[in-house]
Amino acid sequence: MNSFHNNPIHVSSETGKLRRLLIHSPDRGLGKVIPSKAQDWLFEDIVHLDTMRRKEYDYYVKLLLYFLDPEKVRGRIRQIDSDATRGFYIPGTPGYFDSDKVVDMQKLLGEILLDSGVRTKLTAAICGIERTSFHLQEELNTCDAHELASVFISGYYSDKKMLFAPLPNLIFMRDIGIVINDHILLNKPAKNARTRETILAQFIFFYHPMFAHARENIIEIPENERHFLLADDEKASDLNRCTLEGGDVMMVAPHHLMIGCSERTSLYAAQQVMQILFDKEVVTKITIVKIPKKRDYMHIDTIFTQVKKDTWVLLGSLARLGDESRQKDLLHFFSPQNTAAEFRIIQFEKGREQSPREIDNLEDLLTEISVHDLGVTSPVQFIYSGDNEFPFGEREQWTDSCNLLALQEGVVIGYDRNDRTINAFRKKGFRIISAADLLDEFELGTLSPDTLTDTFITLPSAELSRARGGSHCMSMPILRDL
Ligand SMILES: NC(=[NH2+])NCCC[C@H](N)C(=O)O
Repeated sequence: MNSFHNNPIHVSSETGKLRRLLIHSPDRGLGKVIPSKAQDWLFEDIVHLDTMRRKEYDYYVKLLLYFLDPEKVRGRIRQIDSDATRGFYIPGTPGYFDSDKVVDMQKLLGEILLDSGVRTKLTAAICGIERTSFHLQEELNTCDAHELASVFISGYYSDKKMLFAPLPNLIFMRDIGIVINDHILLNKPAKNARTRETILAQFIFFYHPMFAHARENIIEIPENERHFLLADDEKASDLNRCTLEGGDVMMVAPHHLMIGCSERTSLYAAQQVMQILFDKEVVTKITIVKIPKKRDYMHIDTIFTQVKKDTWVLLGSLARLGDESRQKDLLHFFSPQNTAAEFRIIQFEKGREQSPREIDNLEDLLTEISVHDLGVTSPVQFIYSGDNEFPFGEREQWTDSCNLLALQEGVVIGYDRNDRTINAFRKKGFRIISAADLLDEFELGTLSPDTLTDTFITLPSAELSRARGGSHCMSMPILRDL
């Protein structure tokens, strides 16, 4: 097992230079989804696994490594690409990149499973929720640790036998938890398809040495006691349900956290988290952004993300300034489903929880963050999904135009298919470059990650976008500069 001492955990910004993160490369389970289960497992369609890996996600990994751990890839891209077995990307295989900056959760899982005590407990937990036979539990206990990690994630034994459902959404690592300053908040998933992910995450954060010094700082949201006694139809209410997913939690400034209340994160859970974080003095300001409970939006990071301290990308129809939003308001004035009306922003300050403040619209909130929390003096810029042109704002939001991952100030990764959004970035002076071209330039030495500014890196996305999450969702930052 790698030694991980002096590995701090700290995230208090969305755009400071990324130093360490958790990811998970698409595994064999994803290639076994059938059409009738795709929606239950929160995918829009079945995906072509080989294309998704080789032509899309592998570029994400190479980019992350070039920025966070260049020694692993510099001068080797051609060689890595020519290996048909993709061993470079598969934890537990000899050629694995094995970085402690870009960390696949499957690798950490394999490492904790080397310990027989942990293996017995986790195998019992997984076999319990998956209702397997006792014999299978005993058999799994004798498996090789890395193979067992792969079984727990993919649901497949040796790529042949299906033991339980796969976890296709584990590629959206952001949702399993979130680092808030030096604390880790674990999720409570809203969807059954994501339950096993939470157990795996719990074991990794509590048992892996990478997080040993942060154990005391792991926050788990307590279940609502009343919940157990409620009739089933009452359980679904937002005020009783206790669910929270990482895509709804955004650490925008050292003292300021945003929590989305959405299809996935309940008001009850948000309230609990607020109380815990204020009591522990982890942050002093929490803004609750309540968005329509709609599959299109699912988490707040599907509606907006930060590009640099003074620049944000967002969906115009839920914002104030967008032309598209005005048009929608007129069109939907008499409609009972005016989604913009379900959008509310309430801000709480520690010590004054009883007198929260309402903020009118998303642009006002984001401007306040840039100016007051981050000290920006330049004008705050908004870039709209689909360049705010009807109906492209919504089309491109659906394929994650607003879900960008900042590798450092102003350098973001986003999907290549969102043409109009990308054009809006171009108009604001951003360099647009494909992941493949950028890697070529890095290899040639004509560009360098350290000196890059205002750049939108496009990631191929035909398959990835069917899974309904973007580069922000696919990352769980562990360490970032301010
Ligand atoms: N942070 C995010 N927006 N995550 C997107 C998750 C997408 C995934 N298919 C789900 O529905 O759960």
